[in-house]
Amino acid sequence: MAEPLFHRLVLIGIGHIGSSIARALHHAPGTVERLVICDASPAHLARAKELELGDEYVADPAEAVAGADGVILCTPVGSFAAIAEGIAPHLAPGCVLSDVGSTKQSVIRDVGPHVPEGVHFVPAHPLAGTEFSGPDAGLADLFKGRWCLISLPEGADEDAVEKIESLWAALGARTARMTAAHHDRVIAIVSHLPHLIAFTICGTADDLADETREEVLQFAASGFRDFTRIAASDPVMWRDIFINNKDALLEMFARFSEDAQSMARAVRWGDTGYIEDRINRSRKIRKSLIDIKQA
Ligand SMILES: NC(=O)C1=CN([C@@H]2O[C@H](COP(=O)(O)OP(=O)(O)OC[C@H]3O[C@@H](n4cnc5c(N)ncnc54)[C@H](O)[C@@H]3O)[C@@H](O)[C@H]2O)C=CC1
Ligand SMILES: O=C(O)C(=O)Cc1ccc(O)cc1
Repeated sequence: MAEPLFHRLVLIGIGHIGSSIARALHHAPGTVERLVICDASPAHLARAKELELGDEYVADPAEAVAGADGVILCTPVGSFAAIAEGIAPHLAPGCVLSDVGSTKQSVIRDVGPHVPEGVHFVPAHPLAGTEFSGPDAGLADLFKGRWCLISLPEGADEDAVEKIESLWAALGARTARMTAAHHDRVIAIVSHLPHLIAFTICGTADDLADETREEVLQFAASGFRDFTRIAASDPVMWRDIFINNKDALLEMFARFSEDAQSMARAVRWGDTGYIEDRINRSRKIRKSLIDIKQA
């Protein structure tokens, strides 16, 4: 039997993404010898145990990481600095420390300074998920055919990077390497801005006069309904993402606002050519996503 990629892999945070990794690992036997689950919420830890997601359940992160050769942070990005500081003295030399956070410059900024000599830091971000959270929301096939982006800090250890790439391949994902700055700009437009717009449009609808609001709910079987799915996402997770990708998100928002103003102007002046052209471009993007099976 081939050597496992990790002898003792610790998932800190057993919510939607952590529990999806655990479930996917059950379908990739031999990848990890011993899966250790750690979570600050006693209820989530107990639920993970009930679901038999791992081999060990440990509340204290320092205790969980002792003797581990792999640790993945699967908590909201705003919690990373404190977790990294707490576990740093307990990480064994040679351990690979990774994460699944949706922002990458902030993760390198917050975790990087705590990484001890001899521990290899490999930040990663799987581009897969849903609006659900918690250990019950995990899906074994969540990462199948999806991308996982790897954003390397300076001086990253090539063997450690390849280990994380192999782990994601075992979970069914394709990997690509990208600088953290580029990652944050790309993800700001494809993920963070759409969520900002969804949260905003739901708020705007909710602010309408009472009788209109009722009609919004009653007749939502149109475009609005699609926005409400991503708008149902976890507030702490998204608060942390917005704050930790502030610059790229605000840049993309400024561009979006300008374009939305142009569209509104075209509507005001009856510029049908502009309106049709914008919609045709959008349809092409949708078709391309379907063609490359990322819709
Ligand atoms: N939800 C999604 O679709 C995706 C999320 N991500 C990233 O994955 C990470 C986790 O997101 P989800 O799994 O969706 O969140 P979640 O809310 O489902 O799970 C987070 C888990 O972390 C635990 N936790 C929170 N603070 C903690 C701490 N200080 N110490 C230990 N445990 C703690 C919570 O109790 C919870 O079980 C985030 O950084 C997010 O940006 C990445 C890709 C997709
Ligand atoms: O539910 C959806 O459509 C998502 O967009 C899930 C998601 C959320 C955060 C990420 O960093 C990546 C994917």
